[in-house]
Amino acid sequence: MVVIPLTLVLIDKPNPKPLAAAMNDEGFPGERLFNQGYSYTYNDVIFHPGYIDFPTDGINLSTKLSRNIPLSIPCVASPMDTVTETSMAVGMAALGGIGIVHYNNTVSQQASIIHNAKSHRIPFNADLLFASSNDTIHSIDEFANSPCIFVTESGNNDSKILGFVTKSNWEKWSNKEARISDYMNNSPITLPSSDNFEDVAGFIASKNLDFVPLVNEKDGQMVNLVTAADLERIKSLPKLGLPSLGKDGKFLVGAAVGTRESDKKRLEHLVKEGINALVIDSSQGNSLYQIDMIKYVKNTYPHLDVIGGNVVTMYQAENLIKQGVDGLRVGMGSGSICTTQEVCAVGRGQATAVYKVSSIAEQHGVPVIADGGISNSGHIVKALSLGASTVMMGSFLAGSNEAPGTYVYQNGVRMKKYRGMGSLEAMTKGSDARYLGDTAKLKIAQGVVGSVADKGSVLKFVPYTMQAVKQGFQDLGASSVQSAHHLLRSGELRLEVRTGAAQVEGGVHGLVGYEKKYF
Ligand SMILES: NC(=O)C1=CN([C@@H]2O[C@H](COP(=O)(O)OP(=O)(O)OC[C@H]3O[C@@H](n4cnc5c(N)ncnc54)[C@H](O)[C@@H]3O)[C@@H](O)[C@H]2O)C=CC1
Ligand SMILES: O=c1[nH]c(=O)c2[nH+]cn([C@@H]3O[C@H](COP(=O)(O)O)[C@@H](O)[C@H]3O)c2[nH]1
Ligand SMILES: [K+]
Repeated sequence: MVVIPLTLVLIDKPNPKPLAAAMNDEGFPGERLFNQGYSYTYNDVIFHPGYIDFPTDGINLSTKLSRNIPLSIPCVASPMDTVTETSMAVGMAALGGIGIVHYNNTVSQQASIIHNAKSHRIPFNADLLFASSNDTIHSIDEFANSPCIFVTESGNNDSKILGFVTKSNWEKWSNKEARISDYMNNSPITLPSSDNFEDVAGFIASKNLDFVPLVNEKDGQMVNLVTAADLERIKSLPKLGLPSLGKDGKFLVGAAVGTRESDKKRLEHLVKEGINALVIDSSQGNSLYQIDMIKYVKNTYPHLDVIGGNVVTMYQAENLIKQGVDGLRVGMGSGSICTTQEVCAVGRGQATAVYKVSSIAEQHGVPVIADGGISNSGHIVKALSLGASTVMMGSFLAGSNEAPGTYVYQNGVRMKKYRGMGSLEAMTKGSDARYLGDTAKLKIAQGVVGSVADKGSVLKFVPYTMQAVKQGFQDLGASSVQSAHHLLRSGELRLEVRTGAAQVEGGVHGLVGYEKKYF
């Protein structure tokens, strides 16, 4: 009989994995998670927390829009006609981000938006009212929200200020049929529009003024208005960080154009206005048309940073990188108003798209803009930690005071219109510019028209959002955007996919009712 020693039997049993190895195996590194054939959205994935050895104040969110455009916050306003015109471009640049002015307008309209934004040096853009001295003011309503109406030769802001009428001037004047020239005040004291906010505020306070118009020194045109009430309002907002300024000391402003022949002429005007970055706007950037346009821009304006897109795969990205793009815009069908995936069956989950494109872009030093699908600060943390350098936002910004359009009430809720640039409504408006008036072609919408709730000023909610992003970064153990990218590429950042139930658990649940307030 053979006797098997007990020790041998024990040795034959599988060894339990050492605890340290099991810990290193928790979750997946990005490389493994995103190579399984699934298209993941931001909501599908969740990060494991890392190690905190710095305070949130020690986190730096400064980044790059494109090779040569540094920003102090990773936020970009989308080139959409319900998102980015003068006020948004000014607000975003004042915050340290950037706005990309849309091109669903005439060349002169787009150029004038850029001209106005570039003439500002303070963080907001007041609504200015103009009249000529022969006009009559019939009702107090004509003042709208402005403290005064400015009087110019032409009645518009294309000529010099002759005087102004305040609400109280008008109220005191008994003959409401009188011409403005009968009771207007002489030209007000003005300041150059290149003055920064502190200088203007100091001037208003020292002279005890109600308001000061800011005038472009070059052409004498009125650009903005700062009132004593604005000074109080600004004091209640979070302190602004470093603004985005070009070498000329003006706000950084970007612009979008398409890939038609006419866009080359458009671009000439935009370059004259001093745009700092160009976005070549298309849902599918890997095209002959875009490649031709990139070549043209690189040859004609070698100092202008060109952002190509949109792309969602490494293959698409590589084609544009080869042409020398300075930035890549990533996202197809992920936007809140997008129907591209439904209509065309093409696109990619945004988390996968950002991860994949940034893994090739990073090797060439090309920053990635994660475009679309941002609806909370967690999505921003995810986009940046998956390799993006900035996020581009539409719906997140469209309900702000700075977005174009007026607020309306729907079922008691204050809202603003927000629409896709591929919606029928937007295409019809831009048909002359984008579709060359070709009414014979069958137009298929790839976007919808909707509305978003009032969010107040970007000057308030964007800084709060950045604070939330910093808290996310602290949890991950990332002290900067670069350090988040390092955690991702080294495999230290661990991710998992959330099941449907885990996503429900991760949100508010099981309550009869609640109010969601972030700050
Ligand atoms: N990110 C996304 O998922 C999406 C974004 N959008 C937005 O909607 C707007 C319109 O997007 P698209 O329809 O992709 O605009 P687009 O201008 O790139 O394309 C429209 C059509 O014109 C064609 N085209 C472009 N240049 C041409 C040229 N030089 N010669 C002949 N044909 C040419 C294109 O191949 C396409 O069939 C953009 O603002 C875009 O950002 C639309 C759909 C999806
Ligand atoms: O499929 C689409 N049809 C459209 O009509 C459309 N318009 C804009 N976009 C894209 O959506 C991004 C904004 O998305 P969010 O509202 O989610 O921020 C934008 O930045 C664009 O990339 C469109 N996509
Ligand atoms: K969508």
